[in-house]
Amino acid sequence: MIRAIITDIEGTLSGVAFTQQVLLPHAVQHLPDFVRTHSQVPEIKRLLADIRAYAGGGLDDTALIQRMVAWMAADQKITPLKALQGLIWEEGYRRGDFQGHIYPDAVACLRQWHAQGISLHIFSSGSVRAQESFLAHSEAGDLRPLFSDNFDTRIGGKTHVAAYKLLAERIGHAPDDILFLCDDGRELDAAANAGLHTTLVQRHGEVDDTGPHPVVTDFYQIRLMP
Ligand SMILES: CSCCC(=O)C(=O)COP(=O)(O)O
Ligand SMILES: [Mg+2]
Repeated sequence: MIRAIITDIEGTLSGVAFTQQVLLPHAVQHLPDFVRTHSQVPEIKRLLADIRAYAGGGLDDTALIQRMVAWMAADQKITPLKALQGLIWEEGYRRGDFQGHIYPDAVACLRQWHAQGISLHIFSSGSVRAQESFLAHSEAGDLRPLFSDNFDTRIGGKTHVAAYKLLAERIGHAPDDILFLCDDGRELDAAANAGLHTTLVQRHGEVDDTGPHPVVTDFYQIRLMP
């Protein structure tokens, strides 16, 4: 029986276009100013040091910013870079520059599952801070009360089986009681190999249901009984 649901954000709860056309361009535009004005804030100083080390060291601020812009343009999921993006987006959400895009079918089902007593969790490459501001400023209002826990790639890579085993431990349910919803087959494979139930959320394109995961095109089609 499914007692907990873990969901991805981009491509699952929210359109890929929102990340590609709103969030990433916003981060690219505001990154240079953000780094200049916050580089002595301890949290940001640490993140910049981690990103510089990831780049192999030896980059001054200007070169590092250029490298980060290139990584963002390629939507690279580098943990400290995602954390930095999350902080830039937080300011954008607060200013009202944009709201988090979320599919209405996802909102309706999340509300229903929450009312049924199923615990809801997020596992996304977006940092926990980015997830929280996305939920707080979503087009459907503040959705944070629906979720018990949020996790990002500090717990492990999304294609790594160990990350899902740890997630199950952290949320306190057996893997067999958990359903993972995601738009990425490799991430679902890792979750299935950890013993979780899985469903591929394929919002666009031809539905390919020849793979190992049940496929849906919206949340209304999700079946909780295997
Ligand atoms: C609210 S997180 C913004 C989207 C993002 O930056 C991201 O990396 C989402 O990746 P996901 O793992 O949710 O597909
Ligand atoms: Mg995704």
